[in-house]
Amino acid sequence: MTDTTRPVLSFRGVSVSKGGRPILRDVDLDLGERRIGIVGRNGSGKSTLARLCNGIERPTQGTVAVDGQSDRKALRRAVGFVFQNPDSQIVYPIVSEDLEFGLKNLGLPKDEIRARIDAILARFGLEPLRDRLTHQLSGGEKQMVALAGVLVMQPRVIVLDEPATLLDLWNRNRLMTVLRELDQTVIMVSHHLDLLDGFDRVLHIGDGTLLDDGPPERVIPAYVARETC
Ligand SMILES: Nc1ncnc2c1ncn2[C@@H]1O[C@H](COP(=O)(O)OP(=O)(O)OP(=O)(O)O)[C@@H](O)[C@H]1O
Repeated sequence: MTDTTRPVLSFRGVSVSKGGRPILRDVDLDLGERRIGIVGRNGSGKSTLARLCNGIERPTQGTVAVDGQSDRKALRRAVGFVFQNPDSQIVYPIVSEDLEFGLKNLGLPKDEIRARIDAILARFGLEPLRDRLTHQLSGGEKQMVALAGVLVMQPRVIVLDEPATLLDLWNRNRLMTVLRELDQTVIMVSHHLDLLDGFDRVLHIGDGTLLDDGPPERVIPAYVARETC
């Protein structure tokens, strides 16, 4: 059920074409639940749908809006995006500098920046990485730092595109615990269906459209059955 205090991401008549090929066709959606998963085959358009949520990707036709605001700035402010590949996200050579970057852009006072970074590093057990060179981090460490870099901005919605691909079991469990505890709306693309346990809603994307949309208890078994030869 949609919570009226939650931001609602609305897609109206959204189509995306790439290289002359339709990727998404005339999608209408209202996303207002706390936990939303996106599943579908490779190349089905899941990342495209996810990227539309925060304006990294723009529709070829139609509009994407958060609480009625469709300008890119509003989308970027409200919706944080965690990339599948953390190298797409980590910009600065030192972990702490990377975490500071967006907060400085927001014009926050120094002590608040420090407090937010301390809190996020503690929450993930990432304090030992604070002064490390980002290019020397392991893939999983980078993935955790990239997620921390988004959470530290305290966006109202967090979109994650396959966030656990590089993580070991320990960090994967830690990621899931942190995500479970977040108050924010979480929208997650995942091929790992177990990560969607307890979600409120799952979208199955295929053939450029929504093939299914509903509670995971129904959508996931139907998806698995459909994809099993
Ligand atoms: N610039 C581009 N030009 C042409 N086609 C593109 C371009 N960018 C992406 N595509 C195609 O768009 C389709 C959808 O890509 P998208 O990354 O959204 O899929 P996905 O469902 O996230 O896939 P995966 O599960 O493999 O990550 C793919 O077939 C991809 O090859």
